Amino acid sequence: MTAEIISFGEPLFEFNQVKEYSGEGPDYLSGFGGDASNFACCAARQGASVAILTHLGNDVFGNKFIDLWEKEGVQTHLIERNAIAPTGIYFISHDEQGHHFSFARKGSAASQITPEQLPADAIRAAKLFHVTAITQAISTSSCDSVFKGIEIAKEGGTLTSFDTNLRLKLWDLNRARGIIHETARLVDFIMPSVDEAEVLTGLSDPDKICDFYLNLGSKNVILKLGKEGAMYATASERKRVAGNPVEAIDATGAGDCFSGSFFTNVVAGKSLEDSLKYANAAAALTTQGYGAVAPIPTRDQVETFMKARDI
Ligand SMILES: O=C(O)C(=O)C[C@H](O)[C@H](O)COP(=O)(O)O
Repeated sequence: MTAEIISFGEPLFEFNQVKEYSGEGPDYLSGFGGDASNFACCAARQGASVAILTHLGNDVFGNKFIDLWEKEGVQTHLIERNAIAPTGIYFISHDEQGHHFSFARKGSAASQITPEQLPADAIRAAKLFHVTAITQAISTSSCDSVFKGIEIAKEGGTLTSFDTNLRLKLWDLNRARGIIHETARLVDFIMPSVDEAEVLTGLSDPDKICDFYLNLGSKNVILKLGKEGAMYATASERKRVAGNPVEAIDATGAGDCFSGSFFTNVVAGKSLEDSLKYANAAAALTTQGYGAVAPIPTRDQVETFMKARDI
């Protein structure tokens, strides 16, 4: 089995608060999260050939993820089960400021992966190896595995993409900044949001942020500008693409939906600009329901939305 895209990281079984705590329940809706899994599910719904690379606990949540990925068409041959360590879980709460995450993932199966366990042949055979800063934050061996995976990918001519997903509940800012900057030197694509980039670089002007990462060594910078849309920058060109205003119900997973749909299109040979327009539309649509995975649109839904808005 071969996959064109490999998404490396930790799935998290999700409990999403859907009403105020009353003590009388039900307050939470169960679902699926974790950036690497969200990315893979999104890519599969857009038609990509994609595998998830992770370790799961030998528990009910791990089983549920296998069922999910099989249903979604995400390849599962790169998964290992850990007999002792559990699958991670997280809780989402909502308030006027947006959505907030509480994690229960310390010592999880995925956090115990080591560089020696990486499937080097599969990484070399893929077209794109996707990693995120959350995978670097969850443990030092997982962080080492991200760097090793990037090295293997580069040797094999596999493109590398890096979502800077900044979670300061998982690591402190100095360590995050050092490791994310170091990763930026190595990758073909870096994908921060403007808010994360501001915290990481101290810069707020989108063009200056793009210059910063290009100067570090990233070949392509894909900068998410929230409601303003997104932009891309390479050494020779840059362009902004407008956002698609919608009334959001839950923005959880919108960033992962953006990256999964963007890279599906890039791997299929679409231009950066067209890939960005598509990703913006998919990300807007995924905010229309609760949870990180359930509301991810299919390719047909994205294309219908784009046609209706003349995108
Ligand atoms: O992956 C993790 O560790 C998480 O934090 C869980 C979340 O499912 C996603 O990361 C959602 O991320 P956004 O797309 O930025 O809303």
